Amino acid sequence: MTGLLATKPRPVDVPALAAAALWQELELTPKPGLVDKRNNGSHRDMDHALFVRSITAITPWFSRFAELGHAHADKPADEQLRVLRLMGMACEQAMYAATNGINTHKGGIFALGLLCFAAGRVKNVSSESLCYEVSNICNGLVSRELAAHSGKATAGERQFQQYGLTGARGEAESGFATVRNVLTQWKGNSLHDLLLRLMAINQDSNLVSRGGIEGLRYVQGYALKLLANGWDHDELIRMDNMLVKRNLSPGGSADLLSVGWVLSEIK
Ligand SMILES: CC(C)(COP(=O)(O)OP(=O)(O)OC[C@H]1O[C@@H](n2cnc3c(N)ncnc32)[C@H](O[C@H]2O[C@H](COP(=O)(O)OP(=O)(O)OP(=O)(O)O)[C@@H](O)[C@H]2O)[C@@H]1O)[C@@H](O)C(=O)NCCC(=O)NCCS
Ligand SMILES: Nc1ncnc2[nH]cnc12
Repeated sequence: MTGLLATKPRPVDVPALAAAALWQELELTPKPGLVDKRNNGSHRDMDHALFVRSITAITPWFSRFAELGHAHADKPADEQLRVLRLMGMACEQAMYAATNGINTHKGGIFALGLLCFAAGRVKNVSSESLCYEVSNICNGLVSRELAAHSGKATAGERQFQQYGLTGARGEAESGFATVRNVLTQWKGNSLHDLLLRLMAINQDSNLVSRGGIEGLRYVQGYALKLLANGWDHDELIRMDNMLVKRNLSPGGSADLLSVGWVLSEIK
């Protein structure tokens, strides 16, 4: 016997993990303020069926992001966002076509698209190498797009001017620092626990655009209280009712839940 054949580790399929993460996020129930199997959260224009159509439309793009990243792997990271953005906006259009113009996953496409593109560029895929590559790709994004914003401002751009919040752009430019911070505490036991930990610290632009800075602080405080005192299914239902009453939806944290799960699966 010449000894065991050296088995090369199978390459990590980040596009498949990204799609699985979106399905897992949607199915997680209950999810305070968010669309799940139980209700539509704080959304009059979105339901579970719409999210199914959205994820189905987005999924084929994840491998395209990775292929694009691989095709440009020899070029400097901080010159790639303009290349990726064109495909990202095409993916957004596919989402809008599937959802009759409703924004279900704009932030999810941005974050997971960056991870898939980065996976095509790096030699060895790890959660560290992907996050580092994403921060290199997004280098200067906040100052370029938020500090010097021009034209019609999105929620994210308005909030930077008002509160200095950097939203999805800042999270990506930091290499998903909020997610990495939470993952150091997370025991990998429960997606509800991961979501609450994200809601407790994420500066979610959705909450601010819906409920002002008070809305953000309300949700952060509520999540912190559950984490400190313990929670169960009924507590999550109560939190869902309170957020729906206030029209609050932590959509950004829902996206970061998907990012966090992908990174935890890669290790
Ligand atoms: C860079 C973009 C994200 C620009 O978009 P924008 O200027 O809008 O940036 P933000 O406002 O910061 O965030 C956009 C979405 O990102 C999610 N998000 C929010 N806060 C955070 C955060 N702190 N960290 C990470 N992600 C965050 C959130 O997305 C989710 O919520 C949306 C659904 O909720 P809803 O309340 O319904 O949202 P609305 O429809 O806006 O409200 P209503 O009208 O219903 O009341 C959904 O998008 C979820 O994903 C924020 O909404 C980027 O979009 C961009 O420039 N894209 C172009 C393509 C591109 O660059 N692609 C590159 C990679 S492929
Ligand atoms: N399940 C969900 N409900 C509402 N907004 C979201 N954004 C991402 N996932 C979401």
